[in-house]
Amino acid sequence: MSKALIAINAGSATLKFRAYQPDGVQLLARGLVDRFGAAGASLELDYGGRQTRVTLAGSSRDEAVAAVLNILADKGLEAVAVAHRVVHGGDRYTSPVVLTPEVVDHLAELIPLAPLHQPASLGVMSAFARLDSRLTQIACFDTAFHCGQPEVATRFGIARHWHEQGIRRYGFHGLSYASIARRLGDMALASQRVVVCHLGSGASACAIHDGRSIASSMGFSAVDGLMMGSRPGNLDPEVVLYWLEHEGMDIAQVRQELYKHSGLLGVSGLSADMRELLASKEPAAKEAIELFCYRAAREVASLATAMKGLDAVVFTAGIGERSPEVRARILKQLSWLGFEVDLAANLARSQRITTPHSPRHAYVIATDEEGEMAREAAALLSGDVQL
Ligand SMILES: Nc1ncnc2c1ncn2[C@@H]1O[C@H](COP(=O)(O)OP(=O)(O)O)[C@@H](O)[C@H]1O
Ligand SMILES: CC(=O)OP(=O)(O)O
Ligand SMILES: [Mg+2]
Repeated sequence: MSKALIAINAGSATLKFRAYQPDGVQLLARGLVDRFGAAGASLELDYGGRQTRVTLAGSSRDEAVAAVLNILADKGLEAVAVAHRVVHGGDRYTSPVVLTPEVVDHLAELIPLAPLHQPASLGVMSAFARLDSRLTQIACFDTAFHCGQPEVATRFGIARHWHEQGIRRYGFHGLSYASIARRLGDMALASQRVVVCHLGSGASACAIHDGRSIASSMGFSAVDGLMMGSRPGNLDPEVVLYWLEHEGMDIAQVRQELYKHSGLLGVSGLSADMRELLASKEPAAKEAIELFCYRAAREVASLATAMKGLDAVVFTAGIGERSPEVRARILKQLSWLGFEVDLAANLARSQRITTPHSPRHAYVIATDEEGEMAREAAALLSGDVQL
């Protein structure tokens, strides 16, 4: 058996995983559990270019995690460490940590700030611990990349004691942004002032300069900022008070509204999935896409101000990497800033999608959240754990 480091990205409906050599660099296998934790869950694995797909008999998270470990073992890979994407590290965690019961308790305290994501990660951690108590588990944080932001970018305009209590802007999708910052370095673009648009089910944008986060569209929670699949992004807080006071909604209903019924789904009335909206002829679907692009373009210009200028825009994640239409629409709104889209390059998903003479450039770069976690975990473990 070869030893492997597993990177886990647990979402509310899917569990994505990758297996690496213990150095955290060499990719060995990648896979996905669809309908994770539900009936009819299936597991797909790509190992050496060959695909395997199995339907899971049970619907529990433990069964899904056991199936992941078993399918890797079938390929001769023995998991010795698992790195988890954890959306919220709060004030306490600014770099990856080895999981202990104390760390797990701290992460559980943050569930109210990331109700869609944190329970899924904690559930997977406990499933791994139950199945193989010898595994070293590591938490890698989406908030960590943003922790060096200038103080002004982290504050809300509320009384300062709240800030001191941790009610501040954190920013998320940090593992994705760290992987993009690394690629910008490889492309000799680190010194440019770049706004990265991570457009997936969750969506955010981040101002990156010299490999560091300067400001982010997401704040205290992953509900802020851009409009998303089923989250509204920026919302006047009086709307929430209105729902509570005049619509008789309770906190749980408000939370459902904010996390599950808004965004592309709420505006279109059809779907949270951008592919379905792009394929639809319904006026409400077109309106939802228009609002999505409009809000993203406005946020790019706002983040540019945080860097006192803008040299380039990067698109990443599901929609950013795969939808030429969404990219073109956002860049069209930003044409006044000097983005000239190269239509053929955009359709072909070239790395650069602006014309050679465009005053500013836009790029498409694949995000690599799992790769970032694997590197972070390997670096952490190389110090004190024998793999
Ligand atoms: N070819 C495509 N064109 C447009 N949108 C796409 C395409 N492929 C995937 N998407 C969209 O990407 C989004 C999911 O992005 P992803 O980064 O995988 O999200 P997450 O990891 O947060 O679940 C969905 O809205 C999906 O419709
Ligand atoms: C932070 C966040 O919104 O994550 P995701 O895009 O995976 O939902
Ligand atoms: Mg994601």
